[in-house]
Amino acid sequence: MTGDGAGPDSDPEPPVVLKLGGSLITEKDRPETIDDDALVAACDAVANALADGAVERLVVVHGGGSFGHHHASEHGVSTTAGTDDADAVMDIHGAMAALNRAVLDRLHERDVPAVPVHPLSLTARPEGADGDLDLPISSTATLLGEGFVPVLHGDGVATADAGVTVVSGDELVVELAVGLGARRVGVCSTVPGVLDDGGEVISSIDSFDAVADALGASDATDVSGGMAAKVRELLALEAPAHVFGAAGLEPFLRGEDAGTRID
Ligand SMILES: Nc1ncnc2c1ncn2[C@@H]1O[C@H](COP(=O)(O)OP(=O)(O)OP(=O)(O)O)[C@@H](O)[C@H]1O
Ligand SMILES: C=C(C)CCOP(=O)(O)O
Repeated sequence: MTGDGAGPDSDPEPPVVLKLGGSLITEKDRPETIDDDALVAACDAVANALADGAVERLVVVHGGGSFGHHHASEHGVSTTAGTDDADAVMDIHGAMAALNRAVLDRLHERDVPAVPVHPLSLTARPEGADGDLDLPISSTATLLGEGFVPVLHGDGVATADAGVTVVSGDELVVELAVGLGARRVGVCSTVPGVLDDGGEVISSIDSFDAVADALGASDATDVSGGMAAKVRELLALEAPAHVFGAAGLEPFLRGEDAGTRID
């Protein structure tokens, strides 16, 4: 494959990194249940944006929803608490791989050249659960250059002195955006944006403290921190990030503002 057609003298366009939230593509309160209507609509939007050239290079990350979070919670595993039980790791990773397969299938049905990148096989926290994530970028970058759409997902991650902990899709989004020099970052969830105390969408956020009181965890089973963790992660980025709901996906992919802008 020859990538997106960029010649040797022209730099390829920086990629867009898009997270499809687990609360969007699954029914988060029902273990291992996909919200197929929502997944299909999201995959349609992605396929259309690639087909009409609104986005040239795209990395997709999806969250855990009722797949990863359910199993992680049952085994007492989170982004900070690990396990040394291989069965627990397989439950969590196996559920995420199954959800990843479903996302890939839906993208393939729309002729999107999506391929999986499984973080458990790639990432580590070499300094322990409180340490930085090591995510080698070369596999994803090379797949992108060859014209694929890499699809990563929240997963287990090898963690020094803790066994395997959880790496959230939000954390992966940030690492990918930095490592790939992303143009824009989008996080599509069930909420239309980050909501203030009155339930209204906050149009833009540039400081955690200014919105901290409104930010909570997820309403559903969630081992990675919900909206508060999301905003904290995205504020660390140089690229503009947007948090939006299903209705914001198409506008975001067209390059428009959607939901809450975080920068
Ligand atoms: N101020 C807020 N604005 C919007 N959502 C909030 C806020 N505070 C808490 N939340 C919760 O955060 C949830 C979204 O975070 P969550 O991590 O569940 O989404 P996701 O990324 O789609 O899912 P996953 O983590 O499974 O990928 C919302 O459903 C809501 O319950
Ligand atoms: C719970 C697991 C394994 C993945 C968590 O990823 P997230 O839903 O993006 O926070």
